[in-house]
Amino acid sequence: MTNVRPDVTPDAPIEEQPTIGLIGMGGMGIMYAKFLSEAGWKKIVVCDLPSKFEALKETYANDPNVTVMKDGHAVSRISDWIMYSVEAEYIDRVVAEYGPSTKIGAIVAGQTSVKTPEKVAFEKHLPADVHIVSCHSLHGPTVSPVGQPLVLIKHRGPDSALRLVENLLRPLKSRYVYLSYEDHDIVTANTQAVTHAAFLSMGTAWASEQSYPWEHGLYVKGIETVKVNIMLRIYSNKWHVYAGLAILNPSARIQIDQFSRSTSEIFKLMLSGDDVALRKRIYEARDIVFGAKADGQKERAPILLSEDIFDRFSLGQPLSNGRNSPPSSPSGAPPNSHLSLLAMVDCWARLGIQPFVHLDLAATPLFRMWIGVAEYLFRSQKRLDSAIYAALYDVSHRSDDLEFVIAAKGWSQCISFGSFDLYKERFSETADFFQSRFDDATKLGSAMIQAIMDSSPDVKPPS
Ligand SMILES: NC(=O)C1=CN([C@@H]2O[C@H](COP(=O)(O)OP(=O)(O)OC[C@H]3O[C@@H](n4cnc5c(N)ncnc54)[C@H](OP(=O)(O)O)[C@@H]3O)[C@@H](O)[C@H]2O)C=CC1
Ligand SMILES: O=C(O)C(=O)Cc1ccc(O)cc1
Repeated sequence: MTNVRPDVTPDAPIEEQPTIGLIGMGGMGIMYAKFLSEAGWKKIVVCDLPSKFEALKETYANDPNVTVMKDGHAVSRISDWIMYSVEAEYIDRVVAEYGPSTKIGAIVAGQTSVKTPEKVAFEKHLPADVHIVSCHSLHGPTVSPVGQPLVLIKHRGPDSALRLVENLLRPLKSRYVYLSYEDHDIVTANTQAVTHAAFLSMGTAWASEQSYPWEHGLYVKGIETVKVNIMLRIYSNKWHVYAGLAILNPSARIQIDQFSRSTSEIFKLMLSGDDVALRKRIYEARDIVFGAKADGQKERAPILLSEDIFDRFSLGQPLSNGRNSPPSSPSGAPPNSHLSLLAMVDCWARLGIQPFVHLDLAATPLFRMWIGVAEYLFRSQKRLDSAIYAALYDVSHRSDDLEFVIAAKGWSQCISFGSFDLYKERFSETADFFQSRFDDATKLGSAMIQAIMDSSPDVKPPS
């Protein structure tokens, strides 16, 4: 073990402080450097690809706590704790290159969103005399880490190594969640795989229609706002983040495939106008997912009390003249089948996934919001029946729904092929269509996430 005291704090004299190494200075590496430096850790050494050395040096020219190194060898040789924050697709190659330079007794972590390949890479390429205590912040780099779950995985090493990591990362003020490598991938598949598939499919569907629907008075109120803002948020993030966790997490693939099946099957029931079968299927899914409480689960307050909270974060304006809309619709927009939500809950039910079990453990902000929206729809008989009625008898959203079915199938097939290039092409084509709307959406999306966090009694920073 490194000779740094596990209970060291940022106000310790510099010679007693650990050297913190960050390999990969993209969104997540930058966020960690910022919080750790601001807290007073004084020996932070960072690198990205050697080609970015000069630019990175300029970025940190005024931060005395951060030293930029040429490559991962230079970082690994001197650091007591090292975090690889690179693309999951490249983790094997990068650890193979720099891993052998790791200082004796150091602790190594990865920030990758999918841990199966990270574990293999660490076991294969790290020297036997270094420890493995990995991590994963369950939020993107533009969300405040305060109060968010931060997974810690003590895979190889003594308890004191875990204690040191807890102390190093304390400035993030995140909530530690202790998991094994294996449980991490199961839990994150359950929370992220279908959530992302739903939003990716919405984006592809709208891009296929060459439409920004919120600019035409649609998807501008309540839970419809969530669909637009989160879709834009996902497409403005790095494609490889979603590709990695969908393609390399074995549980994720199964779920994305079922999501696409659920979408198609529900859509066929809609087309055939089979009221009895559709209602039976949706009610059964509701009862499985939202009905019985799992063993030991407490009675929970709903995540979302009212959807009005979202109106402040709308990117568009409701129609004022009620064009294409029934008089009963408060937003002036036609009622929606909410096919994405019906399919998500149906998918969870068919796979026996209990999403609420993961909520308090390891929910990302997007998952928390999206499951909150699903709960809001499914726990109200009136709202659910109105979605089923719209699905069967109101054709205003049919063309959107058709595009959604095709998009969900396309994403599922793409992920099953396991091709990062294909994923990148699909993702980038849609992202290009929405590019001009990202700036506004990022600001509104972050504010919307913060508002939901602030209104959630169970999401508070640790004391
Ligand atoms: N963004 C998010 O929302 C979250 C991401 N994560 C995970 O964190 C990791 C990093 O994600 P994020 O920061 O968003 O991605 P970025 O693409 O922003 O950052 C990754 C950085 O690592 C660099 N890199 C690649 N190879 C090397 C190398 N050999 N040596 C040094 N640097 C290298 C990349 O360079 P280049 O671009 O040139 O390849 C890039 O600058 C991923 O595994 C992701 O899944 C975890 C939580 C949230
Ligand atoms: O909240 C989400 O699902 C996001 O999209 C942000 C995100 C992406 C990757 C992660 O590993 C963790 C969080």
